[in-house]
This record gives sequence, structure tokens and C-alpha cells, in this order.
Amino acid sequence: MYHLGIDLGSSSVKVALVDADSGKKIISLHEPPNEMEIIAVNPDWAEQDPNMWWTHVCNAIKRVIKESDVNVSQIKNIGISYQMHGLVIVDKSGHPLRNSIIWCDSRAVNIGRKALEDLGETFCGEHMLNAPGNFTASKLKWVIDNEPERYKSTYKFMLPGDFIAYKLTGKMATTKNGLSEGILWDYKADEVATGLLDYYGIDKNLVPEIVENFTNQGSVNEQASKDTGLPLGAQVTYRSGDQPNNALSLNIFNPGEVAATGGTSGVVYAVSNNLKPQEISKVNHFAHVNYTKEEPIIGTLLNINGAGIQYRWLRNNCGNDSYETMNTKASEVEVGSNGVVIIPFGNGAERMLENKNVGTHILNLNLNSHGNAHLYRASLEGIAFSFVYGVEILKKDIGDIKVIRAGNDNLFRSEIFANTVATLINHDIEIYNTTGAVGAARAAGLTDGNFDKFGENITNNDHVMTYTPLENNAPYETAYESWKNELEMILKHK
Ligand SMILES: Nc1ncnc2c1ncn2[C@@H]1O[C@H](COP(=O)(O)OP(=O)(O)O)[C@@H](O)[C@H]1O
Ligand SMILES: O=C(CO)[C@@H](O)[C@H](O)COP(=O)(O)O
Repeated sequence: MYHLGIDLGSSSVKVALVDADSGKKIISLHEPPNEMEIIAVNPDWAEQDPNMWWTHVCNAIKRVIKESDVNVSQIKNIGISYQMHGLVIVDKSGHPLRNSIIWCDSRAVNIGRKALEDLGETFCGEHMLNAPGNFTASKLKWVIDNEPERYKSTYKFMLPGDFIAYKLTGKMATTKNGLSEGILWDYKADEVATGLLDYYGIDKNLVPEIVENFTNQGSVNEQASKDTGLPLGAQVTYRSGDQPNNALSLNIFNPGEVAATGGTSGVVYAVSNNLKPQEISKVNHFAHVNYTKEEPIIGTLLNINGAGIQYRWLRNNCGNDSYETMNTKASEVEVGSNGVVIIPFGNGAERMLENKNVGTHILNLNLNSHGNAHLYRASLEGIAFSFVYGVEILKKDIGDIKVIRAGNDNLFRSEIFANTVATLINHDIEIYNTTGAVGAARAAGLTDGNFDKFGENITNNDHVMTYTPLENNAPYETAYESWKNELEMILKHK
């Protein structure tokens, strides 16, 4: 028997197949071969077409079936991980009424600011654990204000992963953890956050049915079976935002445990049971995949919108080297990139910078002595420094860190990046041979609720190495200080 995992990222869709008993990966691949486009009609906007996601999901699943050559009838459960906080609105027949307004789209920042002012920090903190910010509910309010005709035709709103589950099963549904991503879960009342819905004037009937994780959320229907090649009746049993899912993939379930990743965005995600956060804007708090009212496990999330997307920009605009070649070239330059400083960001409003949109800055470039290798190193360092800067903020809100884990994926494939973060936060980073798609496939089999066995398998089989803080940390500290000075100067004028 096999389980299938889908990870809908911002840059590509990854699909993995695992053996149901051992959790071993059979195959994993991504579509499209080149990364997906993010459409920005206005500078602060970011949209993607939900039907484009579905096309890539179908292509990736068809390839997985063909290339693995497994008996397709043996694929039982499906898990879905997805880019968080996006808004998909559909009509009664399930057609998207517009492109998805995705997580890094900043058009709703001012709507969220005003809501926080009007509702107050205490109300938002106690009920939703977060300021409304620039998340799904605020994005939907933007549609109400700016596209009233579309709002009128809206039958349900969904998150990106809910839309994929809908295309697979024909059932429009979401989860509590999904609603929490949109700032639409009231932790105090243990129900949909009617306080915010009412304030924004969002019709409660637009909230889809709530389904539970690790149970049957719907079965692959005839159309989806035709589109993907999956067997009729295979069950969707799990869906989660990609950051809680990354944590699950790394066996991060308990207070003090921390997961990190460096995809398009960079994230540090710390698990806690704190329902009284100190900070409700710069870091965010979402229901973890194992959240229940009785045992409220919360993920405290530090997000950097413009992380790996910057390294990708350099790849696309500085000679099209592969990421591996870029990493090798960067390693030929000393720590500190010979004075070149790159401030990352440039992918929408940065939550940890009070939703300011600072843009990417390349500083101190000397046209006679610097080449693309300096830019590559400065980019990896700049992104790593932004993680360190963020962890300083995050630490105010979480207790002691027991363990930090990351997959051997995306930016964590770069030694420069991982060493810089580990050295400056002065903590080991354990690297595991896993990905979000593999984690989602494994989670699809977690219907027995045995989290301990699930976690043991990961810890015993997947640990590949640990980055320990480097002893000679002085050059890293010096480079970080000058990066921070430059950032603070920029922030003064924003
Ligand atoms: N070998 C590598 N070394 C360093 N960074 C890499 C490497 N491969 C990919 N990346 C980074 O990872 C990003 C893609 O990460 P991914 O997790 O697939 O993103 P998403 O989930 O947003 O689609 C790329 O944009 C790039 O910045
Ligand atoms: O907004 C967040 C987390 O709060 C982002 O992490 C998105 O979930 C997008 O993830 P990637 O596409 O970068 O994986």
C-alpha cells in the first residue's frame, strides 16, 4: 500500500509517494520543471491561478504513477501541504472567480491595520492570537470593498490546499488549522472567529465545512481520477499549511521544538502551548496539526517573505548558473562577502518589520572588485542574517529552544546559509532527509493517531547531519552587525 503527498509551494508543486508501512520514499518529483510565475499586476500584489496549480498537480501525479510503476490501485491515502494564507474564491460550481490572492500579496495590509486599531490588541490577542494583518480574512475584505460583483458571486472561500482537496474530492471544506491561518479561528470560543467575520462584513455561509485531520476528508471522484490517474475512492486524510507540515515532517510536535525552512519564504516555526502571546503582529500563532481544544498546541511562526526568492532572482538574472554552481562560487568568497551587503525581502510586506515593504537592497558593490560570486555569497548571508534578526524577535515569544530541525531541502542545501544561521543563533541545526511532500504523504497514513511511532521513525531513519555553531564566530558577528546597521538605516526612512 502507498500514500501520496502533495506540496503546493509558491515556486512549484512537489508530489511524493511513500510506502504505507515503512514510510520510505518511493519517488518524489516536482512540476513544472521551471518555477511557477507569481503575477504582480501592481507592485505589492501577488497572484496565482488556482487552475494552474491544479494542472501542475495533475501532471506531477501522472508522472509519479508512470515513473514509479506502482500498482495504482494500491494508493490509499492522500496528504496535502500548501502555501498558507492565500485566498481562493469560487462560485457554486466550484470555478475560481479570480486568481488567488496569495500569501505574499500586500494589498490588504492597511485593512488589517485598521481592524487591529478598531478591534484592539486585547481582543485580537485573546481570541485569535494574532492581529488580523495581511492574512486571508483581510484579503477577503479587500474583495468586498474593491470587487463587490465578485464577492456577490462567491459561494465559498478556501485556502490553496482546500482548493486542491476540492478538485480531488468535489467537497468544499477546510480545517481549524486552516481557519487559524486566515485569522478566522477563535481560540477562546473554539469556533469560527465571528468577531472578525462580523467586523469585516463577511457572510458566515461562505466558510466551508470544517473537516478534521487524520480522518477521511473526502474521496477521489470520477473527474479527479480521470485528471490525475489516481484510483477512484482514494481518501484525502490530511491537509495543512506548508509550515506546520514542515514541522510535522521533522517530528516537531512538542513545546520547545523548532522547525526551519528556506523556500520562497524563510520560516522559523516554534511549537508551544502558549495561548497568551506577547507579540501578535511581528510573529504569528497558528493551530498546529495536532491542535485540540483540550491540548492546544500552537505553532509560533517567524516569516521572511523574501528569502529563497531572492536567490532565485539572482539565478535568473545573473547568468543562469545552477543553484549548486552558485553555492560553489559563493564558497570561494570569504565570510562577509568582501563588504557587499544584501538586504533580502522585496517580496511583499514583511511581518517582522511591521508589514513594511522594504525591497531588496544591494549595497557597497565595487564595480572593479566584485563579481557574481560576491553577490551569491552576500545573498545567502543576507537571507541567513534575516533569519537571525527574526529569531531575536521570536525568542521574546517562545520559551527555551530544545531542538532545531530542517530538511535537506531548498536553502538548507547551502552550507554557507546553514552554517551562518547556526553560528549566529548559537544553536545546533539538525538536518533530516525529508521534504514537505514526503511528510504530507506520511501524515496521510497517520489515521491511527500514533504520533510517537510516526516521530520515532523520522528521528531514527532520517537524520543525516547536524550543523554546529562554528568556533570562529567573530567574522560572522562582524558581518551580521554591518548588515543590521544597513537594515536599520533603511527602516528609519520607511
Ligand atoms: N541547491 C540549492 N542551494 C541553495 N538554495 C536552493 C537550492 N535549491 C533550491 N534552493 C532555494 O530553494 C528555493 C525553492 O524552495 P522550495 O522549498 O521548493 O520553495 P517553495 O516551497 O516556495 O515552492 C529556491 O527558490 C532557491 O532559493
Ligand atoms: O506565509 C507563509 C508562512 O506564514 C509562507 O511560508 C507561505 O506558506 C509560503 O511558503 P513557501 O511557498 O515559501 O513554501
